[in-house]
Amino acid sequence: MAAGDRTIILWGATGHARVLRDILLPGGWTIAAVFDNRPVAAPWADAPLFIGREGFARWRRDWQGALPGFALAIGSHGFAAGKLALAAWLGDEGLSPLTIVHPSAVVEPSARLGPGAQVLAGAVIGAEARIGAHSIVNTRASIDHDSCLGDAGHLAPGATVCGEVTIGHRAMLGAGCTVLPRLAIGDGALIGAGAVVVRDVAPETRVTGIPARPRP
Ligand SMILES: CC(=O)SCCNC(=O)CCNC(=O)[C@H](O)C(C)(C)COP(=O)(O)OP(=O)(O)OC[C@H]1O[C@@H](n2cnc3c(N)ncnc32)[C@H](O)[C@@H]1OP(=O)(O)O
Repeated sequence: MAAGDRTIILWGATGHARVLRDILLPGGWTIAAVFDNRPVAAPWADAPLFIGREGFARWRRDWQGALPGFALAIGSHGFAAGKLALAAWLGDEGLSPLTIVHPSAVVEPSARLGPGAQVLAGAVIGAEARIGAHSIVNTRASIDHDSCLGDAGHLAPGATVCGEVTIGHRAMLGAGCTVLPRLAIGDGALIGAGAVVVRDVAPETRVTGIPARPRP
């Protein structure tokens, strides 16, 4: 994890926030506040919840001291573009994204993680692989040598990406899917859970099944 004063805010206050919290607290991080775009319930007693950018403005007015880092606790494919806009805005507000790696994950030395990337429990990032900004490599997902995942991408739990695969920005690969070597998956594509991808996937296309085929 990045150096700093180990204080962070989370944007997103539901399931993925709980996952990140369980990585951050044992690493010595303090969650200063949690934000969500929707009026959800406060997840924890020790971190105040604020709603939307208006809530952020109120928190920012009252916050004293150095600005904390931020992590986006948002896994939804539908909000992938929104994540990038949110990250840019938080950057403009003076906050820096934290790159988070679970202690049980393997990130090979030659792999590169973009700002705000999150690598969760048991995930494996192979040699020379590239993980884009604000992407999630979820529980036990793997992405092998020389492959790349674009910004705000998401490899869901157990997804297997073979070597030399190129995955565009905002793509989501569903739980347990497999992508064969040297294929290209376009921006915004959605690969269904359990699919086996044997051909390139066009941008903004949804595929499912074995072999994976486009579906409405
Ligand atoms: C920690 C975490 O949990 S991270 C989150 C990980 N999430 C995922 O991996 C989810 C990935 N999403 C999927 O696989 C989804 O099922 C999608 C996107 C493929 C389809 O979602 P929806 O459009 O809502 O499909 P819906 O559930 O209505 O099903 C429509 C049809 O597709 C079938 N179907 C749904 N998903 C799949 C799939 N992965 N593979 C094959 N068929 C599927 C359904 O059985 C149904 O068939 P029917 O019309 O013959 O009854």
